[in-house]
Amino acid sequence: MDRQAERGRQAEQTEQAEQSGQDGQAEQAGQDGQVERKPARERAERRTAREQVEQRAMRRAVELAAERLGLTGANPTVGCVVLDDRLRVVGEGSHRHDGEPHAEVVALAAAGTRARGGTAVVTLEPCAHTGRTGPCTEALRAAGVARVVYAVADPTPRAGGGAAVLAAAGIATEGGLLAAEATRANRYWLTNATRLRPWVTWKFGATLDGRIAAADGSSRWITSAAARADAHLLRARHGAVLVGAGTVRTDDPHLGVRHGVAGPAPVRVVVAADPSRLPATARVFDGSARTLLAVPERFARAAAPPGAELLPIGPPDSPPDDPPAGSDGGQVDPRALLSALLGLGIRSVLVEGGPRTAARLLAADCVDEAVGHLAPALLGAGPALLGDLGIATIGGALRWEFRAAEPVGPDLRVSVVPVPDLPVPDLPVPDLPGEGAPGEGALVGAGGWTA
Ligand SMILES: NC(=O)C1=CN([C@@H]2O[C@H](COP(=O)(O)OP(=O)(O)OC[C@H]3O[C@@H](n4cnc5c(N)ncnc54)[C@H](OP(=O)(O)O)[C@@H]3O)[C@@H](O)[C@H]2O)C=CC1
Ligand SMILES: Nc1c(N[C@@H]2O[C@H](COP(=O)(O)O)[C@@H](O)[C@H]2O)[nH]c(=O)[nH]c1=O
Repeated sequence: MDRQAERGRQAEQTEQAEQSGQDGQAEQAGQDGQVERKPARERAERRTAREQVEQRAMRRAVELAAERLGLTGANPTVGCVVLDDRLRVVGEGSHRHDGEPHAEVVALAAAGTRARGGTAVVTLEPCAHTGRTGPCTEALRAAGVARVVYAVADPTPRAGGGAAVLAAAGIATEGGLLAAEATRANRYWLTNATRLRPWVTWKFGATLDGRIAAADGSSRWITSAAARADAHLLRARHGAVLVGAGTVRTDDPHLGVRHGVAGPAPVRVVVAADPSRLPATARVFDGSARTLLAVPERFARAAAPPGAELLPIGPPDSPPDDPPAGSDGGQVDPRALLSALLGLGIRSVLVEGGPRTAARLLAADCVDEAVGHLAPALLGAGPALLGDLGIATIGGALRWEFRAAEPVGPDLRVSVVPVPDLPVPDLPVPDLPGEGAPGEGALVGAGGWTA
């Protein structure tokens, strides 16, 4: 579906709905000979002013959601701003963690009675189900909200369909405002729901000539303290930090959150083709955080080093005790690994190398974003930041898109995403305005998802 055309259609329908309400009044008054129809220009100006306020409110709601990325447990990151009937901001809030009130409920509580007749602007279609908390559609109705503007349709069968429920309750409902921004703010949960795996960020620190260590293996430090603090912030916002056995052997990393960054310690995941080649004294096995040692299925009965749990990974969709011959080949299948991690409640993974581990994940199309800290340093020799992807000719290059590039201390932080990026959930298909009932102009969302 053409998103822009669809949005135009929704705006047109909203206008029709407004017109039918206002003009109805004007015509009634006109019969008494007192009021004339409002000029079209005035209506258009009011609509534009309202759109601008709603867009500003949605930007704020996206900001509120993004602040909680990686911190909401099993739940999505959602932000909400409530406007009163004169479009003034009277409440805002975000969802903090699963089990706690949803963003709409937080923002409505802040707004109190000022929400009556107002607009709720929210980054995700309000839920219509009772989980650990009640349905947001009911909270919005009870607060007397007249209009709901949301960014992204909820793709989950359990909680989706809220827009239709709101519309049935006579609340004008519109979806799709700043959908790309809201999708990004909620990227972990949307990836979990639609790709059935954790969101994966690959992070590296490299010299300008793309080396991640010197020829003698030394690599502390390529990047500045500012860039390393940024890397620790990334760690604190991911459920797990993943490295290959080679990095454990060469660098003996700790993989905890330090550098003055506050936040939960991520699970440490080490991928190894043969666990016996890892030193039991490695710092990742120090017990300071949960450590999973992901190994091929045939090592399922091997002894894990103290401080680590073995995570045997079979080939995808095959019984663990009966892998098809040759399919595990001493390798850990990246998709099966990610699916196992999601099964353990890990919703996002920060891959911190090294080059061979990153290459395997990339080759399996399992990386959603790369964040590189590039130091203005040159080595001329030493391992390259990425291992072999099996690409022999320039036409085969993986061509991604820069999302951002900004200085971090003396270094440059680049963020790159595959093309296409995580798709924005499709705009809901609105019902045509009905007849007679209040709220008949409501735009109803069924909530779809395009790949
Ligand atoms: N500057 C930076 O940002 C970083 C730099 N580095 C540097 O990288 C270098 C290490 O590179 P490299 O050895 O490639 O490191 P890796 O961490 O990629 O280790 C590769 C090893 O990990 C295991 N492994 C990875 N994926 C799989 C899989 N899917 N299935 C089975 N086993 C898997 C294998 O272990 P096995 O050995 O058991 O076969 C493989 O040999 C070091 O010099 C280090 O300093 C590393 C990380 C970040
Ligand atoms: N050398 C290098 C990085 N190396 C990465 O950091 C890991 C060390 O983590 P820790 O032991 O917790 O400090 C190391 O194994 C590798 O994954 N990172 C960077 O941001 N910049 C750098 O210059």
